[in-house]
Amino acid sequence: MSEKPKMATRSSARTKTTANTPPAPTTRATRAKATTTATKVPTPPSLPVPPPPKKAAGRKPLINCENTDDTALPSKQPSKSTPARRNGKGNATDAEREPIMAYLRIRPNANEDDEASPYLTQLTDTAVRMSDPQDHQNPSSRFRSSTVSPSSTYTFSHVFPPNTKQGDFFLKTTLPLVRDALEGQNALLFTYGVTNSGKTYTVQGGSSAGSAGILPRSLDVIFNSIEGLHGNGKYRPVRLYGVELADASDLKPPSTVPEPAVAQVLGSQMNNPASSIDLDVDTTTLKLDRNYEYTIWLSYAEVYNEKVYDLLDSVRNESPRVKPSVIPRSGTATNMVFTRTALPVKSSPSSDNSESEVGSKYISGLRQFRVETAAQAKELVRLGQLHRRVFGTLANKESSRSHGMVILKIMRCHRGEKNDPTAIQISRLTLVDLAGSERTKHTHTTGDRLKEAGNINNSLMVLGQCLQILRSNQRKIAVSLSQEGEGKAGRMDTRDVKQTLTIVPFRHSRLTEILMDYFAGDGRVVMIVNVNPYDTGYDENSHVMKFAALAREVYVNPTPAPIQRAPMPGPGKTTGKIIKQLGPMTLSDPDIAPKPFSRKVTISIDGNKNGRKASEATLEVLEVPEEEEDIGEEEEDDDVPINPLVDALFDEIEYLRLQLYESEMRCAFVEAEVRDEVMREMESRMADMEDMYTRRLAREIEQHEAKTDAKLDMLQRVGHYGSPIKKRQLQRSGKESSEEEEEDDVELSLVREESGSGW
Ligand SMILES: Nc1ncnc2c1ncn2[C@@H]1O[C@H](COP(=O)(O)OP(=O)(O)OP(=O)(O)O)[C@@H](O)[C@H]1O
Repeated sequence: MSEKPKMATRSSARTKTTANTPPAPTTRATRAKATTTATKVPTPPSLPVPPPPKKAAGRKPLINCENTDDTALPSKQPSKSTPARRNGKGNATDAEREPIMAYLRIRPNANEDDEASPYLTQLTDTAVRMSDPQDHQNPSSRFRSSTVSPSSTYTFSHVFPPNTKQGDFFLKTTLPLVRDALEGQNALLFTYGVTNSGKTYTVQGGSSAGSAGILPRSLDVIFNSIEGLHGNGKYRPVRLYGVELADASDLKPPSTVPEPAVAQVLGSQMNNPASSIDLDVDTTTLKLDRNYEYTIWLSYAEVYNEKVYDLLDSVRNESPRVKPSVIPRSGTATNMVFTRTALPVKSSPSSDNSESEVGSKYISGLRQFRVETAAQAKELVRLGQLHRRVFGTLANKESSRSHGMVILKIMRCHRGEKNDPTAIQISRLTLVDLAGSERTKHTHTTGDRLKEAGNINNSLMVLGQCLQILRSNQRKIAVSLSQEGEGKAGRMDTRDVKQTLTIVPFRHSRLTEILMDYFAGDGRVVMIVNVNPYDTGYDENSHVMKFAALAREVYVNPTPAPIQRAPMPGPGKTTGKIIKQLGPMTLSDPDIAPKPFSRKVTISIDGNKNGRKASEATLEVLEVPEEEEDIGEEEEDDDVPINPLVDALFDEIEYLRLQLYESEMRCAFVEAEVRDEVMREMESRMADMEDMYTRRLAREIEQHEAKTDAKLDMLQRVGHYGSPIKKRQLQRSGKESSEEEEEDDVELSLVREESGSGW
């Protein structure tokens, strides 16, 4: 077991922080902790860290090509059937590291009668080509407002065509992760794509038979596989890796009946979801070691506007005027106030996981329920979805603007050691349905909606930045290791290279803070890219594709989850204590207490259903920010004294970073608008010019025709005068000279016609 590296000082963190990253929503109270965390992050956990006494022992030459600086890195398919071996220090060896798997799923065309052709063509099982539809519609156009390349080829771990069945998709993408989780490995799966591309369909599924998504199927497989292997539930997981004694409340089955307030807001929508729960049961069963017992815990969280909420917490209607149980009669108006409290994200104490080298984070106060059947778990998920829909309805009727994550904790213990809490292994399977990745400009958002879209994009942008920095750090180390292996002169010591690594900005968004454990710690990561090629969002989908290409070059460490070896908390500490219940803020100083965010919407309830008149409800959502992280307990071991000047400078840095970020965002918007404006202007001028030339052409054609007619007239006349009979008559009459005069007249009239002016 490796010794935990000593915490870095604040100054070292400061020098490494990059300026071009978006600002962190950190507060004075959390900053000190965050900086110490950040210094630990850049050390890629998957690379062996040499123990101090044997200096050269940890520095091994690169034995495979996974980490080379070659951009065409081979896509290594991990062995899913065998759990990764450990190198004796809690880290996977270099050979065991693997890239993030990225799967592309192409959505079928919703409108089958629509003959629109998709702008994405599948080339092989792993490659697609995307061509800008603008270029197809107007191939001669030289003007493109977009900076995105008109045609590109992208490769994935696998491409799933539109007709892929949900069951097949699950088998190839998610089943290996479920197996990993049951064998003690952490696993993360997230869906990424623009709105309406099929992310929720992929995770949750549809309502028809056979359309269950990867989440209900994962639950089915887990419970099919642990049939007869259920643990006694004596212990429950706490924080990321800790365990504590369970109490009586954990044994009670959770209530999955939605509150009347939820029914009131959702109305008829309440009946739509989960109709497939009973219809669709995946019968796949994994063969497990029957010497182990398992208990499964489920949580459901939502990251919305950079705040984390518990979707399994009850939705509280705190309207003073209306009783929550009273459903308004048709045609009446009502007022409701929904309150929910954001949860803080805290650092996992090192005692929980002495092998972890990164400052892992967990959502403090997130409820977790012990589930014993797949149906029970699905009911809980359904409840969480209803809550998500309630707040989603209040926020945005069209699309889910939050990141939803279902966290399954699997506690595994050998039957022979089931009463030993230090022998329990906890692994996590996290399934994330990310919000749409489209940019604000295209969603015509303003005000609060803009802030919300900014936050969605901020967290996705930070996720992209984290992946980018992880990749570049991994490359730096790989290059150093390969030089070391070749014994090149003038090379940098690997430990010095580690000093130059860039801080990965996980703490710059709530989403990445929560997921950092998978990227920088351990666990297998799968990314599902959803794309709807019939949509007009070519640019957005190009960004999605680039993001996937980046993710595929990041290597993660699929090490088995550590076995909990921390001492159990003693009596009077946290043993048997109920996990913190949500409650209103109690910070006494109103100046430092975070301000609740409130927004009002008017929605129609039961609108025009069965001829009934719609009732209107004014709903106010009160989102109470989380309590600031209590630095007392965890900062006690941080021996860095807090200097007021340093603190003030940190404040200044935060402020400047915020300004920089805002101005960059503004610049990006202005640039996009200017591009659009220039293009529109150009197009309108081109249209004017086209119009002018068309008119001129028409006039010239007219003139030409007139001229030709005149010529023909003249020629006819000339022909008449020039006929042999006439000539003979003229000769006879001695009027030869007058004929010449006549021809001169014709020529003269032609010249007049040609000049078009007349005399
Ligand atoms: N593979 C598929 N087969 C059939 N229908 C699909 C498929 N993927 C998506 N759909 C349908 O497309 C619509 C939009 O899908 P979905 O809600 O999953 O998109 P989304 O990406 O989650 O959007 P948002 O970001 O707004 O939540 C839904 O009606 C869904 O049923």
